[in-house]
Amino acid sequence: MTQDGALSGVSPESSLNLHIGCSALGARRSSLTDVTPATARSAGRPVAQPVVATDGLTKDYGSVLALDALTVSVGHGITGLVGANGAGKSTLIKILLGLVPPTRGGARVLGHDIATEGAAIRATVGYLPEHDCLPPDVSASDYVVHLAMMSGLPRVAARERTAEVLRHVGLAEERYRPMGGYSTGMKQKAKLAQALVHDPRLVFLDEPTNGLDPAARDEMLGLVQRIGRDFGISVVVTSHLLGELERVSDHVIILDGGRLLRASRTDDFLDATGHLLLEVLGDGGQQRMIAALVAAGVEAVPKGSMINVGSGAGVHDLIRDTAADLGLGLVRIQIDHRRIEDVFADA
Ligand SMILES: Nc1ncnc2c1ncn2[C@@H]1O[C@H](COP(=O)(O)OP(=O)(O)OP(=O)(O)O)[C@@H](O)[C@H]1O
Repeated sequence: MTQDGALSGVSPESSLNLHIGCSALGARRSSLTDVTPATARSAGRPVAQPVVATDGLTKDYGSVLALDALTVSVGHGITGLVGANGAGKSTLIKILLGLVPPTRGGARVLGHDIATEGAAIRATVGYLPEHDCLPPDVSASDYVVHLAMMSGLPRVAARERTAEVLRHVGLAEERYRPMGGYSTGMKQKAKLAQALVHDPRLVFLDEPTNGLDPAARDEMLGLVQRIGRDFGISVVVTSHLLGELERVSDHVIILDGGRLLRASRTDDFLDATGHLLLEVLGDGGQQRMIAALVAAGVEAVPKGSMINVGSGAGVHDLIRDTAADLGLGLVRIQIDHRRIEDVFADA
């Protein structure tokens, strides 16, 4: 890094491209028009303005229809944007950042129109792109300082803020090493740090768990949760794994072939199915228990090593008595919840 904050070996032009690819461009938040969410009054209760609202958003790349008349609203908190590969998630994010124009329709992000206010959006929104975009011979520290300065922070503040975000994402120790030697998990953390360095109000995280092993994936999901819950930054996070985001997101939007399949609170996806799950201990316990319950007129089928039992009046007593009659140990009875995968499969 040179004295003026430019990365050595990175030309101003490539540096600009790098920033467009890996972060949000533009002035510092403090220099922006105030876009503090207005609280509209509706039926006497304050209603927060959505952080993102799209209206008939359509994008075709020639013969490929990536987004098909998408109308959806995203509130504050953590929103999981899920869908199979090619569902249109990345296209949607790039359009919302004002980097790719839609073919038809429009959208507002934090109150800004994507058609005319792309720079203002990128100044107040952080972006973790899906693909690797990190210069291999630059350290995470120099890289994030550079992008912080491009966002308008003075050098000293940029350094302080960089040290802070790199510590938050767990890259404090490795921050002076060239990123080319980083593991996939470390690279994702560096991309996350640059998305946060300019103190955004909203971040788009495009597949932040891509390529991570289970431990690194859990760590990244924990970071996503902290960003949303502890730092109060609204998060839109994508995944092609439908179940992955259910434990961290407040809302889930499911895209399928560029169309909106469903959008609702995560809890609503996971509503109780009205069934119970039980686990019994004993020789041939699962089959014997199922046979006895079915003989008593209760719906009972295996579910993995557990038994899925239709709920109803007196069923708890019946389960207890049946287990006792058969000499089986009753390990647990719990309410069976749907998973996002189940909802998707039913759609
Ligand atoms: N620049 C482009 N030119 C042509 N087709 C494109 C372009 N970008 C995306 N597509 C196509 O648009 C569709 C949606 O792609 P998009 O990358 O938005 O999906 P996605 O849900 O993010 O999936 P993935 O996680 O695999 O990137 C796909 O069929 C993709 O091949």
